Amino acid sequence: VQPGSPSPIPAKLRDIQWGKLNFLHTTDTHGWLAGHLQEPSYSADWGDYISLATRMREQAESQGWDLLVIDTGDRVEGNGLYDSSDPKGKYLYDILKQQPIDLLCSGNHELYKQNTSETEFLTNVPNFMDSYIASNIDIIDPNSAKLVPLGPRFKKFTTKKQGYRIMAFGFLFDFIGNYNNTRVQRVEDAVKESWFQEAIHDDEIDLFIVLGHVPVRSEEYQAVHEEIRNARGNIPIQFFGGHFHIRDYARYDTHSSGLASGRFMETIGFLSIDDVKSTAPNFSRRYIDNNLFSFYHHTGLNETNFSTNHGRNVSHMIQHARHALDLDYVHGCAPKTLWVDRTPYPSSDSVYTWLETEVLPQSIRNPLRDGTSALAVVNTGAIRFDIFKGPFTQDSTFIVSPFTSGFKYIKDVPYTTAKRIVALLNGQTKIFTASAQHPHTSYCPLAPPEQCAYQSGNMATKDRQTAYLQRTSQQHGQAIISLEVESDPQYFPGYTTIDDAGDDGDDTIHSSVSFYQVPNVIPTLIHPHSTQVGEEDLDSSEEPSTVDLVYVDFIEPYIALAAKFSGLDVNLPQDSDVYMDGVTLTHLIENWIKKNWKCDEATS
Ligand SMILES: O=c1ccn([C@@H]2O[C@H](COP(=O)(O)O)[C@@H](O)[C@H]2O)c(=O)[nH]1
Repeated sequence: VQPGSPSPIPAKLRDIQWGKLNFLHTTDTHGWLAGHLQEPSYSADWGDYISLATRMREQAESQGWDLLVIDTGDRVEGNGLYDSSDPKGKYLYDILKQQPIDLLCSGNHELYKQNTSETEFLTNVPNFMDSYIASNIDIIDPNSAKLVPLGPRFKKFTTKKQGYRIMAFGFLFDFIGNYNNTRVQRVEDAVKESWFQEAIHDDEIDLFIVLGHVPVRSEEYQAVHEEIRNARGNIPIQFFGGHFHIRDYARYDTHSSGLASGRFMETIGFLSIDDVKSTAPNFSRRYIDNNLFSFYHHTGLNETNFSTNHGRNVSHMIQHARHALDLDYVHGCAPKTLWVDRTPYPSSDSVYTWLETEVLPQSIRNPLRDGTSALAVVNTGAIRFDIFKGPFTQDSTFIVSPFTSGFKYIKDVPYTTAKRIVALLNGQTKIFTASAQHPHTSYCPLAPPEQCAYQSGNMATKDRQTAYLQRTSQQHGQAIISLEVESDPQYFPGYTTIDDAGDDGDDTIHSSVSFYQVPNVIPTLIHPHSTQVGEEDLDSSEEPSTVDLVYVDFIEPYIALAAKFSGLDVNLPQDSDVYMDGVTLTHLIENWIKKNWKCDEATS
C-alpha cells in the first residue's frame, strides 16, 4: 500500500471457491495503480495485487490447479499517475508490466489519441508480447506508415498444471471515437473473418476465453457467443468484459458466462471453473474489494507473510513516481463531499450542481465576447470521480477531470435553439446513445460509463430492477439506478451487486449505496460580463435572445448532430471557434479550487 493510505475496515467476508481453473481479472483501471488514498475499501496498490496474484498462483499450483491473470483495458486516463506526467504514462507502463498478465487487450481510452495508441503499440504490446490480443484493432505503424494489427489476433496455449488447451480472443466494443491512426473493426464483422473461423474450428481446444473491453451484456458478445456456439456446440466459453465500470456477471448458458470487474482498482474479479472438461462445469465468481484485509483473508496469510519482495518493490516504484509527480501537492480543501451519481442531480451534494452554479459561471469567460451571454454545455462523462471532503491534491485534479479537451463555441445562437440542442442531447429518444437497430449499444459517448449500463436497460434481473426503479422513482422523484439490499447498521457502505448468479457476489458484505441517473450534459447560462473596468457584471434575470453556445470540444460531433436536428444552420467545425485558448475543464476546476477552497481546520 502507499504511505498514508487508509487501513481497511474489518468486515464480514464471503470466501472464494477455487476450481481447477482460476482467474483474477482487472478492468478499467485508468491509472489507479496506487489504489485509493481516500477510501479504505480500495486502498491496496498494484504492488499488493502482484503479491495477491503470486500467492494465489502458488496456492493453486500446489494443488495442481491453474491461475490466469487477465486485464481488459482502459489502463490509461483518469489518475495523476498516468495523466500528470510529460509524456503521459512516463511511469505507468513500467509499473504495469511488473504484473505477469496472461491475457490482456485494449480499451477505448488507449485509442482516443494518436500518441496513446502509438505508445500502446510501441511499448505496452512489446511489454506483454503474445499475451496482448487485438482481435479487431489495427494501427498505422508509426515506423512503416502501414496499417497493421495492434497485436496478435488470438492466442492458443496450454495451461501449466491441468494442461487445458485454450483459445483466447481479445476484442474492443464497436467503438467509433478513435483517432484516425487506428481502425476498429465491428465485432460482428470480425467474427466472420477467416482467421476467426479457423480459430474457432480448431479441434484441439478445451475452452475458449473471450476477453474484451466490451460489456458482458452486449450485442458484441452476443455475436461472439453465437458464432462459437454454432461452430462448437456446448464447448465452455468464459468471457471477461468491462467498459461500463460496473461489477456484473452474466450467465449465457450452462457452459458459458461473462465477468465484469468494476473500475479504478476498486475490484479484483475472481472466477473459477470446475471442471472445464466435465459435462456440467461449475462456474463461481467473486468481486474482491481491493484492500489488504480481503487479500489476507483469501490467501489465508497475514501482514508478516503476504507481501512478496517483488510486490513491495512495485509499491516503492509507485511511491517514487507519485513523489516525482508531486501528486500529494494540495491545491485546496473541499468543504464537503461532492458526488458524481451517489446523490440526486441537481442537489447541493452533486458535483454537477457545483460545476453549474459555481465553477462554470465564475470561470467561463472570453473577453472578446464580454457583452454576450453564453450557454456552456459540459458532458457529464467529463467528470470521472467524486470529490471527497478534505485535501484536493494534484492527483485529485486528474482523478476528477483528466481530459485535455478545450472549449469551443458557436456565436449568436438563438437561445431557444440552444436550449433545444441541450434537450436533444439529453433526450429520451436516445438518438445519441442507442438506436432502434442497436438498442443495447456499448457506445454512449456523453455520460459516465456506468450510466450507459442503465441507459441501455440491459442489466441483470431486469424485472426486479424495473419494479424497484418504478417504486423508488415515485418516492424520490428521480430514478435511482441501483438496487438496495436490506441496509444493516453493522455493515458499512459499498457495492451490493446483483447479477445473474444472485446477490452474493461481493466478497465484502456491505450496506448498499444508491446511485442516481444523471443527464448526458449539463447546461449553464452565463450572463454577460461588463466590458468597463470597475463596473459590476450585468445582472440579467431576463432570458437572452441569443447566446454563444460554448461546449467542451470532445462533444462537437454531437453538438453538430443536435444542431442539425434543431434547424440551426451551422457546419462544424468550420463555424465554431476556440472560446478560451489553451484552457481545459481540468484547468478551470483546478484554478477555481485554488481560489475558493482554502484549507482551514474545518476542511483539511
Ligand atoms: O476526451 C474524453 C474522453 C472520454 N470522455 C467521457 O468518458 C466516457 C468514456 O469513458 P470510459 O471509461 O471509456 O467508459 C465517454 O462516454 C465520455 O463521457 C470525455 O468526456 N472526454
